[in-house]
Amino acid sequence: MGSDSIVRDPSLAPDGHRKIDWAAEHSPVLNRVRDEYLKDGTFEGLGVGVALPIEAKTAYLTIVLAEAGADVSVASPGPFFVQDDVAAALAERGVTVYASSEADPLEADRELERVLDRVAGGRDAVLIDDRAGLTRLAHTTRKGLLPRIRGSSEETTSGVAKFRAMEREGVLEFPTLAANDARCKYLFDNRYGTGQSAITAIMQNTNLMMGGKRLVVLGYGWCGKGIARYAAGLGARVSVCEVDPVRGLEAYADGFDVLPALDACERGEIFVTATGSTDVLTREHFERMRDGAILANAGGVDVEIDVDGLREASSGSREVRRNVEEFDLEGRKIYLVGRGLVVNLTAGDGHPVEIMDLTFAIQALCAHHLANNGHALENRVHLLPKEIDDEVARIKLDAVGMGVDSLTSEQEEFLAGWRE
Ligand SMILES: NC(=O)c1ccc[n+]([C@@H]2O[C@H](COP(=O)([O-])OP(=O)(O)OC[C@H]3O[C@@H](n4cnc5c(N)ncnc54)[C@H](O)[C@@H]3O)[C@@H](O)[C@H]2O)c1
Ligand SMILES: N[C@@H](CCSC[C@H]1O[C@@H](n2cnc3c(=O)[nH]cnc32)[C@H](O)[C@@H]1O)C(=O)O
Repeated sequence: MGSDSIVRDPSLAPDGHRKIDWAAEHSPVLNRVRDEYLKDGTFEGLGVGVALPIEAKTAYLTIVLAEAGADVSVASPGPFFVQDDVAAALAERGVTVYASSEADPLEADRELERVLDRVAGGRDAVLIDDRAGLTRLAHTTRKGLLPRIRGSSEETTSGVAKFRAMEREGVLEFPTLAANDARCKYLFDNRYGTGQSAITAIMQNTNLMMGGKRLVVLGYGWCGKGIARYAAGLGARVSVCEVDPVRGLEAYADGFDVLPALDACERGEIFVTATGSTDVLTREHFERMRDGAILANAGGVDVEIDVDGLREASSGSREVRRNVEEFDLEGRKIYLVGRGLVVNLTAGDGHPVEIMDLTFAIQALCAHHLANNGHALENRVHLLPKEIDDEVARIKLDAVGMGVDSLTSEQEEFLAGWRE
């Protein structure tokens, strides 16, 4: 057992090992990155603190970092993102885990603090963060650990927004890499990953058909584009709601209806939020929805759907299927999938392995970059250098038997010049 791990039930480990082995086998990019870049001694004796959903792909990332010499400790941003069998298996593989699906959601910060204490108490550390949870605590309740932290790398769009807010306020005390903003992350994870896994979670948990359904996507960023595309591919009739007119126009050009959310409420049968913002679907929206409307959130914050408002507006609620709650609104039923938290993780198995293989190759290289260069970077939000992003894409293309050309020196000169 990873020393001082806290998991719900260690006897669940065998199932967790099988899931992790499957993820490892289908992660060619992370495996190449491990063999070619991570074993250069950078991680020897370094602490790596990780806040991510505890499932098999996350587990494999942490195992790879531990095998490269790091002392890795991991916790989940909340109990709804914990697979207990994976947590149990991980604890047997040399990673310290603080995670239980039965933990009190209000105590999630305590587990993140344990991670910080373990990795940065007495040695240098880097952080792999989710919605800036570890970083927020390092700047508040664990300030004493700040000098030990070489930097953090952020997984998701909403987290990067928090880091930029800290940078604007001038309070960031170590450098950050916006892993989410690497092209090998958001172009695949946010778009295809969320597209596939959010739609799959809705279909599996409701056991209803996608073909013919009127599905409304709120937010047409990278996640929204993926959701719209996968739903349309399955035959849904997709409408899009946006606040950015250019994104709205993009959705129109992609073949979707674009309309204000209140209007969309009257026609939609399934609603999926993916904005990263608050109060996107509220009581005034629920009041206009048809009987049987299905709601799910695929954004990285838990306030896109006003679940408290839905509860207050309804005369009662009950779980009608696993992960599906039915609300009674004066005879009309509204169904919420996955509690209004990020549906592909709370009511599904997260993104496909091949997607997280790319994302976690980026994260591993972000941690490696921070470990080597964190001291020299300003306390700002940085991008992973483009060459590293390109290298990850090259490795993936190679793994699927494909490849790209290189510019000739004449082409480079032509593109860089202005004289005819
Ligand atoms: N489910 C997942 O696994 C997953 C994966 C990646 C990112 N995310 C999260 O999903 C959210 C979106 O990420 P993204 O990368 O697509 O971000 P993005 O910035 O590319 O897109 C967000 C879009 O939402 C629009 N928007 C904002 N407020 C709106 C409102 N009230 N109504 C309609 N549209 C609105 C914005 O104009 C923007 O186009 C973030 O919270 C991110 O952290 C989730
Ligand atoms: N945990 C956050 C929400 C995360 S947003 C979603 C992020 O989860 C990541 N993600 C999606 N699927 C998986 C998975 O299967 N494993 C680990 N991370 C995932 C993805 O990269 C994305 O940026 C919360 O507190 O609400």
